[in-house]
Amino acid sequence: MAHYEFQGSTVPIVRFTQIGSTNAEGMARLARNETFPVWLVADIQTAGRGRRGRPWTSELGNLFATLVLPNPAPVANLAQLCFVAGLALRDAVLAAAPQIRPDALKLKWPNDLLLDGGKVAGILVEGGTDPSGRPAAVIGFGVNCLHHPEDLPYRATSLEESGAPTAPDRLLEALDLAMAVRLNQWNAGAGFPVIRTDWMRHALGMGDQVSVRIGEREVVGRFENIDTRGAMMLRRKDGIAEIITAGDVSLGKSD
Ligand SMILES: O=C(O)CCCC[C@@H]1SC[C@@H]2NC(=O)N[C@@H]21
Repeated sequence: MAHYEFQGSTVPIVRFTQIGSTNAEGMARLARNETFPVWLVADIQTAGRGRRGRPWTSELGNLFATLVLPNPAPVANLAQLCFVAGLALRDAVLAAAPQIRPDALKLKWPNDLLLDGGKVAGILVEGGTDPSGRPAAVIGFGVNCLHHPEDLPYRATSLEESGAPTAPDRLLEALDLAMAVRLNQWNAGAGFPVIRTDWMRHALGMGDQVSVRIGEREVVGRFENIDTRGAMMLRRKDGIAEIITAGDVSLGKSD
């Protein structure tokens, strides 16, 4: 059962010139039991956060936007939202920057968007339940429209660097619509098979040998599938299937 009928552009947008983190603001709103979906958008974040406690550099010119979704689906299905959000973000970038070739834009498990192999955007899904125990999600999107950090252990890029200059507001407009389409397609989890198939079609390394770093451990295997909780299924050389719920993926390593 769909918990909402989402309609892009009817979700209110709250704008901040500067804020610590739009995701932190989203979590605070949930803690206050605010019950309506809202977009929180900032020009600058002073404490932008990425996955696994990493900072997210947040300078003027990029997009920092969080969609707060009270009661989007049963708690058991919330992990699927990172695939819904990843597909929507890919759709939105293609709509806002039509000069980008679709095959240059890949999803990287669990929720990065790569353009010509460089990270152009990241998604941070937080939440779980609100103080009353109802399901809730806070979905943060950081998109490198104009700048990208240079000092990362992986290559980052921006839409500008890739020859597709795009204003953050134009991207937000496309993202609002794309999220509505993909959330309705997902239908609180009932439509996850379609989302999963589509996500895998655009995923980096699907069916290939990949390496995943999980803390100090490294697992190498064939990326075969993702499960309904969003975990990655890797087939090791010895035939054993590893189910991985968190880690950093790189391509093309062999054991
Ligand atoms: O580590 C990642 O790749 C995820 C980055 C998510 C960054 C966005 S920017 C808007 C929202 N607010 C935050 O503090 N983080 C997310």
